[in-house]
Amino acid sequence: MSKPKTTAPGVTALPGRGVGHGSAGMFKTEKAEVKNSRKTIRRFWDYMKAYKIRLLFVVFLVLVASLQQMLTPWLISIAIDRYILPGDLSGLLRIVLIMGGLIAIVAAAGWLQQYMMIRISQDTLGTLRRQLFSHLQRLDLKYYDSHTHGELMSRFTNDIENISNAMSQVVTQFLSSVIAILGVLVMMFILNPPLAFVTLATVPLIFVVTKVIGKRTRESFKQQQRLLGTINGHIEESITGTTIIRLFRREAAEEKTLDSMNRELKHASTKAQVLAGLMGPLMNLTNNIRYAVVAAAGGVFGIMGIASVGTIAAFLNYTRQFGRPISQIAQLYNSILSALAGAERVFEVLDQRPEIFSPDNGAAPSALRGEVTFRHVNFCYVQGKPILKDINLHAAPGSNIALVGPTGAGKTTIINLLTRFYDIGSGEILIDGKAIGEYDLTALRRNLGLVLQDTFLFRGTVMDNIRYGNMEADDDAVYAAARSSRAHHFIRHLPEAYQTMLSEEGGNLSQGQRQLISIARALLANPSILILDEATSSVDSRTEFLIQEGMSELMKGRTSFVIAHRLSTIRGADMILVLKEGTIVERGNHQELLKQNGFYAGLHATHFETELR
Ligand SMILES: Nc1ncnc2c1ncn2[C@@H]1O[C@H](COP(=O)(O)OP(=O)(O)OP(=O)(O)O)[C@@H](O)[C@H]1O
Repeated sequence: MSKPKTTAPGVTALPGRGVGHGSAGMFKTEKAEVKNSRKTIRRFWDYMKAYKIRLLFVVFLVLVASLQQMLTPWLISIAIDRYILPGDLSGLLRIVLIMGGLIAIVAAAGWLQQYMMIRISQDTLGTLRRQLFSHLQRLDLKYYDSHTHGELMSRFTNDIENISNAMSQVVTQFLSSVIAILGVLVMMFILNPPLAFVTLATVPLIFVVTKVIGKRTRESFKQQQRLLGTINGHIEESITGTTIIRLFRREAAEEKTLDSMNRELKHASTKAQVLAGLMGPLMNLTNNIRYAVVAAAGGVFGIMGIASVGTIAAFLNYTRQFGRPISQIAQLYNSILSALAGAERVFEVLDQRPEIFSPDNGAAPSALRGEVTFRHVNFCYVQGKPILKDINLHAAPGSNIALVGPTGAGKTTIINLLTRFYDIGSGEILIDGKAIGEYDLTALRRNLGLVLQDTFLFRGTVMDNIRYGNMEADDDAVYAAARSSRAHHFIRHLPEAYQTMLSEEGGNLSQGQRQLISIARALLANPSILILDEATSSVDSRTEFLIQEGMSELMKGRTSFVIAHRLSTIRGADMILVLKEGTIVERGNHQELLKQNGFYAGLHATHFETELR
């Protein structure tokens, strides 16, 4: 039951694993990765720009907080050379007080910068989440066909969370590290340029380590996020399809699938974490090497008289401090990488352009007459696999069209085109003489009512669910719609009548009851054109009778397309369109079609045999 998992577009293959990756290919991939990362960062900056002033203040606070790191070793060198060695106790006390004051200021600035950064990151992510949500609501159904719900959900959860974690720590820590490195360098050059050069000479070592480990880590993190999305998709599918899984006793098979996905994820995550974990110890190693080099050079310079004891002590301190922010940046690098991977996956969704949208100044009539024409309509879901072939039909306003045909014949697809859930490949669909593409999409859908056999109800009261058809309707209008649709009776007997809370997707109602509610909802919406999908599953005969009555009420005076399964509906239709493998093979009313003694007559004999008896 799992959908084929497609690789998310825009995700680059792992270097070396793609076809034909030579070293030149790898180099290109790496360059493209860096370019991509830069683009992602620039794009993310567009979101943060709105908080420029607050960010500037954070930078100022980080600067203040970095003061201690820059000034303390210098103050210590003054304390040693000017006060401790000459024995000036009051001078020493003064300098200790200054250092104490510095510590207090730094603590306050540190807290404030963190608080502000959390707020900025929450605001930014709120905007991003909002944008992602509204974009997903506009994306074509085609997009949903190739992505599982869980995979899409993981953009809201894992990916946004990764960005959030990074933003709340990375910005301040990265800034303070950069400032600390620059500050320490400036202080070193002021104090003793030759020793400063010695310290600087050890820096390339860090770059080599970061580059080698970082490249591999970035790939592993991306792979981890991708697998997380797939696993979420599988879990979501298993939760939604739990009844079917149990019925077909597929629990063990589903667990096996999860196990194999889990193994893959474990492998990718372990690789990512181990690589990320390597960074810390390797950084420590380079720091210790630098410390030893500076200590040795300092000793030699001391003997040569180029550096005082205080200066050497300050340098050893600075060297330690120099290493800390560099290690910190290396550690942050991992958070930055997973945040970048997350942001890329979010942007990838945002970059999907809907192909179906409202035209500028589209027609927006408040009501339609309901004349529907299909002219030579062709359509395919997947390129090269035609589903509908040369469909022609005409429905006069107020007429009742029944669509019949074997499963997979294309009945639902006709409905999908009329609602513009998908756009036609060629031909035209006209409503009241105008191509559907010329209508404002909202206006078009406002005039279309849909009652499907798999009714979707939202979490909320029965009242809310019916009102979903027309948010402006008052309570009396809701009651009236429920009465006409024959739903009123059963609703009255619910524990809290119209105020009864429906659990997710109306799980606490029977299928028949859910359908009655959706008929009431469609009635309240008062559409000109109706699309009904009769339930194939049997409901009890009383509910079925009510549904029939409700639907008849709903169809009065409206053009209706019914995917019909019941003989009574088919008999009552003005025109029956018989579909077979994407083409209309016969058309006419029930009697005419029976007389033709063709496909319909055969279908009728086998399909409605039991009903006819
Ligand atoms: N989203 C989709 N992507 C790709 N192919 C699809 C999609 N939806 C339907 N199809 C294919 O289009 C064909 C027509 O499907 P459609 O749902 O229109 O049939 P139907 O007549 O409504 O069948 P049923 O009576 O079983 O609901 C089928 O072969 C189906 O596999």
